[in-house]
Amino acid sequence: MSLMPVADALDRLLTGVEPLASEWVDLAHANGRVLAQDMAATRTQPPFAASAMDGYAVRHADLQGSPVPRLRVIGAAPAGHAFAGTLGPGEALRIFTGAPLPDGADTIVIQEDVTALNEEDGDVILVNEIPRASAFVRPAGLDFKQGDVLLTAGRTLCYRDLALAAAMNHPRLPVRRKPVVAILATGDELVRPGETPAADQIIASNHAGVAALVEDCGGVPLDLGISRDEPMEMAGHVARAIEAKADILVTLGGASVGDHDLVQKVLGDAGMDLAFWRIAMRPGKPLMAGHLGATKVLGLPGNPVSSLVCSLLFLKPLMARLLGQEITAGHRTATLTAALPENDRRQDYVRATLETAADGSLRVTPFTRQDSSMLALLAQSGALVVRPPHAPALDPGETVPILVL
Ligand SMILES: Nc1nc2c(c(=O)[nH]1)N[C@H]1C(S)=C(S)[C@@H](COP(=O)(O)OP(=O)(O)OC[C@H]3O[C@@H](n4cnc5c(N)ncnc54)[C@H](O)[C@@H]3O)O[C@H]1N2
Ligand code: MOO
Repeated sequence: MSLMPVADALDRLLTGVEPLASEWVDLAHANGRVLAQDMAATRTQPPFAASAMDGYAVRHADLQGSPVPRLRVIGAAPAGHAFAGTLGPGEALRIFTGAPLPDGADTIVIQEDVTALNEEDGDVILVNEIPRASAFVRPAGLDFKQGDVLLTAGRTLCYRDLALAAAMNHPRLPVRRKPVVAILATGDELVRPGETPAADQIIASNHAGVAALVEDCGGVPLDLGISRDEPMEMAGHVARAIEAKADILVTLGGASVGDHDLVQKVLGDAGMDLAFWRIAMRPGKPLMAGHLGATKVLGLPGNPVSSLVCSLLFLKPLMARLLGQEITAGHRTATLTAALPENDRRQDYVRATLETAADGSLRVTPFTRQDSSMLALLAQSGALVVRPPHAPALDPGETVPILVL
């Protein structure tokens, strides 16, 4: 039986997949969304030279020549209230953080460094500490200038980006529509979490994990529940995914060769074009992909670790492509702390704990048992050690490629 290499399968999965349409959303609804266009600043920030401190705007030239210069205070400028006049020789302006520097001034003296006096003919200050020229002045455009492209398409917007977008005066942003990912578990042995399984049943776990990953990737999971291993029932669930215009239909289980592994047949009868089935990887060999009209189909293996590792390696990049994001494999390297045997023809993703050594380097320790049903070990894993097909046996201390989980 020929198995497709992982890289070829991913290539085939992503070929021809275009980003989803974009929509404009208010900043209040943009957190975690993926930006669909580059965004340029509509204004310069700050738009004027501004004081960075509460104090006095002065002319630096006036501070030369005397150990304690004395200046006449000619007015005040709180933030939002520019002073209309011009500062002349020997003059200072009371100023507050964020207010525009008046014409003629070039330096701020903080109020802690002056003695303020109310004299009969007006307020004066004695400058006790002479600042350097331009001290505490924020020049216009210090933060950014009009036209600067500060947020680029494909970026997942976070709180910092939203503050920046607001400062750029964008009340709304163009973001990609969220991919809708329908998730259908299959198997007579499955019941939902919280239900009481019969003696020969187990709890369906894959759904919860895949749905969370879909959300992490910026999509909306659509829960199609559990289908019995019965073609008519399964076909009904598949039809619901199509009706819901799901961008992706993920099926869980029933992908292998057993008599009750019906998924491919049901999808085929529904009109699916099969892109590939069976990959040279472990876990995840029976992975299947295709499309049903506009809906991409990913048939994930039922074994819980297989379904999650396949989600990471295939569903995540597929969603990134739909969201117009760059796809990065994200491989790093780490030092093995234990030996690994020679690999066979399947690319192996070996569950391992991950530690950072004192010198900052990463160290991985593979678990001895790698059964693809073991969710507890997956949860304890910090990384997957990537073992290419036919990789030679390795000794402790050798360097391996890893995917950090
Ligand atoms: N003769 C062969 N048998 C198997 C092969 C093979 O090549 N030849 N491949 C094995 C591999 S590798 C995997 S992986 C599994 C995957 O099989 P299926 O995708 O058909 O999955 P099922 O048979 O439906 O289930 C396998 C296993 O996982 C449990 N399961 C299923 N769905 C869920 C769920 N939503 N939550 C939790 N657990 C789930 C199910 O109860 C089974 O224990 O096939 C091997 N067999
Ligand atoms: O390849 Mo199956 O995915 O482990 O156990």
